[in-house]
Amino acid sequence: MENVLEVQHLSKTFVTHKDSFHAVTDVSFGIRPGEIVSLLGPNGAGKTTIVSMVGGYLLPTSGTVLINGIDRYKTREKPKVGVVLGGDLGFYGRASAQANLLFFADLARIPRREQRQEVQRVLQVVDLANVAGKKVQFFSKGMRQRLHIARALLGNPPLLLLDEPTSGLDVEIANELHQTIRQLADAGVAVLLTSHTMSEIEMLADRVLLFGAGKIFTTGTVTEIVAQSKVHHIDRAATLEESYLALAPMLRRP
Ligand SMILES: Nc1ncnc2c1ncn2[C@@H]1O[C@H](COP(=O)(O)OP(=O)(O)OP(=O)(O)O)[C@@H](O)[C@H]1O
Repeated sequence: MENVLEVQHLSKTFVTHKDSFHAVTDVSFGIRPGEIVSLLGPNGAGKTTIVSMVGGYLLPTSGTVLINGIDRYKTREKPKVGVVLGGDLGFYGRASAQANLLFFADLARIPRREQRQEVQRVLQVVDLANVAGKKVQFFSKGMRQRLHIARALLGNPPLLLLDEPTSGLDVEIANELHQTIRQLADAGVAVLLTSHTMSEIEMLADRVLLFGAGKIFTTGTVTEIVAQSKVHHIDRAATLEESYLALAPMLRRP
């Protein structure tokens, strides 16, 4: 099946008046419909820089980002991508969840007559339909995070970018979100997920891009990454965390 996301030779160099910094260097990968691909790597490796370039917030220095075959930076057409970045901002606390999403539906250029139905649909997907009329200021952190995902789902984008979607959430709420993310992928959405939580990656990622110093160090399923790390125990399989720690020295910037 054709890739929803195709990243080809993507690079980003930040230039200041004094020097230049190669945040991302010649990165290529693809994501198929229904596939969850996880970017894993140390702080400063360049993960958010990649998500920003794919999401359309940061102009690449070179390379191509194709979304369903549309070149994000070479056409006027704006490809649909749902983005969930970390942080607590973005909603108007004194308005209801529904009112907030109607505002974003307008921004997403969803036709007026379809907006109510679309807002209702995305609230159902993230299990917030029963609190649609509640003011966002009374939402818990987990509910807010669900609302962020609902916002990203407006207009049914084929690609979802999730940058640390469960950071700061308790294990139970995080687990509920994992199930939502898996259901979205099962329905055909392609997902790019960055995370520092190994259990989350073990649970969700169909494929891992192990990332260091702005480059893809290696890629594979969790089992393949664990095998590549050569960490062995007599009585059990090594965990992703143990394998990551073994590989981590090779992921640092020189
Ligand atoms: N606007 C900018 N100007 C200069 N350098 C930048 C800019 N944005 C990011 N960088 C640098 O690029 C590198 C990659 O940053 P990025 O945020 O992509 O890393 P990350 O892998 O997402 O890290 P984390 O796990 O901490 O979120 C960092 O060293 C960062 O300091």
